Amino acid sequence: MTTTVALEDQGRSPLFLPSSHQLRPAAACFLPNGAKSGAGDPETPRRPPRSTVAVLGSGDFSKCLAVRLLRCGFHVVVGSRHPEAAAPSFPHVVDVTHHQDAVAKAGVVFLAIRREHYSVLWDLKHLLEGKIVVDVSNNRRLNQFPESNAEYLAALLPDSVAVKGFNVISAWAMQQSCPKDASTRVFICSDSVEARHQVMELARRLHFLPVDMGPLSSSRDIEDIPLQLFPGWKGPVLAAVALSIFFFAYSFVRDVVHPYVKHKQSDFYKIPMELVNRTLPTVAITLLALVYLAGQLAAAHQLYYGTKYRHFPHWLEGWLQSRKQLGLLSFFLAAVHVVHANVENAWNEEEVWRVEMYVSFGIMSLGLLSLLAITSIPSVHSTLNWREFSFIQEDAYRFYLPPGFVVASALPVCVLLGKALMLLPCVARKLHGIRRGLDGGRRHRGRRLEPVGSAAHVSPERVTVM
Ligand SMILES: NC(=O)C1=CN([C@@H]2O[C@H](COP(=O)(O)OP(=O)(O)OC[C@H]3O[C@@H](n4cnc5c(N)ncnc54)[C@H](OP(=O)(O)O)[C@@H]3O)[C@@H](O)[C@H]2O)C=CC1
Ligand SMILES: [Fe+3]
Repeated sequence: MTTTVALEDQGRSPLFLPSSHQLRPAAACFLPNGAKSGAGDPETPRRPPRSTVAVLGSGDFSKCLAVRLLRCGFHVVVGSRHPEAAAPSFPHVVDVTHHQDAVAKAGVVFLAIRREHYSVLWDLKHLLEGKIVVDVSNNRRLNQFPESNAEYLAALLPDSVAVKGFNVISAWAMQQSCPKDASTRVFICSDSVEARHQVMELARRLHFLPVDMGPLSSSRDIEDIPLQLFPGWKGPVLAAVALSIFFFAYSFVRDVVHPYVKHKQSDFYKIPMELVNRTLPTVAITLLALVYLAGQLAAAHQLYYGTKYRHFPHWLEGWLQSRKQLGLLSFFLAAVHVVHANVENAWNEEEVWRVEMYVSFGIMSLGLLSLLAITSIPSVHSTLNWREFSFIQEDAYRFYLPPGFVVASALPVCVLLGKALMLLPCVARKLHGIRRGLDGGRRHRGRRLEPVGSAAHVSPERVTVM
């Protein structure tokens, strides 16, 4: 027995779908708007038939989906409880009618109603037999129901073919004619391979990027996607916060608490600018180091076990996968540091050279970091081949970082050496004084030896009143 499905415009080229869910290949159902079907057949009309898609519900999602379907060459029929009231919200070419009528006219039915209202489908059960029913619903929170909405739908309509998909697309993104990157991916799953492929083909025609997620049991994961808040960012953000707290506390103790305790010097005014500005680049460079450290650990792991086919430990796998987020956080903190550094007056008469060199290297580092950040944007990434991407992400830092590191570490070493050289005469004088004191002590045994610099050693004429 076969069920006649009106997946065509007003009775043209009917599509027969067997009720045993043996669905036709996608190409047969969704002809591109300009494609010719049955070329050479004199009976075939010049203009190819438009596929009819039904959307149940007349809410936001339904309106946006209907507009999108129309733009992409589909004929849309909307099923509503109150078609007269709903019709003005849709373009006039959209057929707004009752549920039964809408379902009867199409082979693919989108359910743009909430799960709580799926009970209306009971009356449509016989009409939906053998048809593809696309569940686009989302929940308000994780694990709201024991089974996924799509699995609930499949149990409700055992004679229809339930497909999960499009739930990750917001109504707003749906009505955009040219959605960008992240908002173009739709995850699709169904127990029927043919139905899955049909809906994937439909998604392609709507200018989305379908991702095949396999059987309907994946629907729970798909329904969880819109409820997750930056799942890949949790670890990197925690790392950044922990590092910030650590470096801030260190600077606070060193530059504020210590001078206060030791000299009763109140440097609390340094907290908002100086301490923050000292913390930001330290955290940024540490995060960047963490990005590359993960790769080095992975290489060490492979060398140790002599194979690249052994799984990395769980923690390293997670670390490797959060490198992009760590890098972007590093870039963000470095950029904030630059703004902060501009506000702060960095001019220091005595250390002009050192400061100028630091600023110069800082600018170059930020430039390189910007390059890394920009190339990690998916749209930019996709324009590069693997060689180009790895050149910018890995090789560039190999060329830049070693000399940069040498100069950056050489500078403080030079400064320290310079200070040490300046201190040398002072130290020599002190040593000389100690030796004289010791000698004097030896010569005048019996008299108490006073430490160098004590009142006994300072001649009265050298004492000045400050
Ligand atoms: N809005 C969004 O951005 C997105 C929504 N979704 C999903 O799409 C579905 C629809 O969302 P949205 O359009 O925002 O929801 P709305 O609440 O705006 O609309 C739902 C529609 O369901 C119908 N309805 C309401 N109550 C009942 C009832 N008791 N029985 C039968 N039908 C009823 C109404 O249509 P009528 O009165 O014509 O019958 C109503 O317009 C939901 O499952 C949602 O999770 C998924 C991704 C994004
Ligand atoms: Fe700096």
